[in-house]
Amino acid sequence: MKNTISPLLRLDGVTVRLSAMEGPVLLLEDITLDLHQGEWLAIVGPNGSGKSTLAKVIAGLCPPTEGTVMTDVQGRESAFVQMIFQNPDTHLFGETVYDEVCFGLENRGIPGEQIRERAMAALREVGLEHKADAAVASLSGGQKQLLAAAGCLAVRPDVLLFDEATSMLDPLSRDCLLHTARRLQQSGMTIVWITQLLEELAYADRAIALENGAQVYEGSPERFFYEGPDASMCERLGFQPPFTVAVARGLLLRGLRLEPLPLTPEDLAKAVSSAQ
Ligand SMILES: Nc1ncnc2c1ncn2[C@@H]1O[C@H](COP(=O)(O)OP(=O)(O)OP(=O)(O)O)[C@@H](O)[C@H]1O
Repeated sequence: MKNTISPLLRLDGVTVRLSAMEGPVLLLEDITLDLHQGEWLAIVGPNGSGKSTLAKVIAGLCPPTEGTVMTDVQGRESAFVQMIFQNPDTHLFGETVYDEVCFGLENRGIPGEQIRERAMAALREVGLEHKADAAVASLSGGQKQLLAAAGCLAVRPDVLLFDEATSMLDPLSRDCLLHTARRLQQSGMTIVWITQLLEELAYADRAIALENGAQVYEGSPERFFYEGPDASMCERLGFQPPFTVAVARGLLLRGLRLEPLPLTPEDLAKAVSSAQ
């Protein structure tokens, strides 16, 4: 997404080093990155490439060893980022669905008279209003992730950051979480989406890729999958392209013109039906 206004968050030359038993470890190296209000930024990379560390830097949970993190949110020193993690069971504490959302609101000192309205509005946003009185333990994995998102939303963050939040979900629950995040983005929320499931890049305005702590790609998802004479960035990182992309690349090699370059089966069907 082309954006000329100043970014919500700017990382400039961010490096993170740790001293471990076996000596110093470089977790991130010289990352420069803007995050704009209302965009969907995807972060991809192999295991151990630094995605979660970058998430923590964005969320203000890991101060850089070198470089700076700046925000443009008026009157505040840092952007307010809420994170949804891989395993919902590690970060849900409430007895009921409603309690869970109230928990975060109470923790942030929201006045009692606003809590019910804000909690119910957040549950409505993720489609869990009808489950307000259900026990958290009775929810499916996908519903738990939606609940985690509601808890984050209720406290009105600047950014919602999903750190491999779909990796333990079945395809239906995954779609549901992705569609919810898309709806939130369409209403102005800024989304950071970390994933190893590359089909999910279809939702992103922009993607960055990490390898060994360094940023090796920044650009559109289409370019990530399709650019490069022999191998795309996706393949250079050792990932299998999504099935749709693999089929489309095969068709392109056979001389079919596909426009726009497809990221989803629906896009592929449309591109093929109008191809010459
Ligand atoms: N506390 C720590 N001490 C030592 N090394 C660490 C520590 N935390 C992370 N690392 C190392 O830093 C690197 C980046 O870790 P990080 O969790 O950010 O990667 P990731 O891309 O999120 O990985 P994954 O996809 O497996 O979740 C890894 O090699 C990891 O082993």
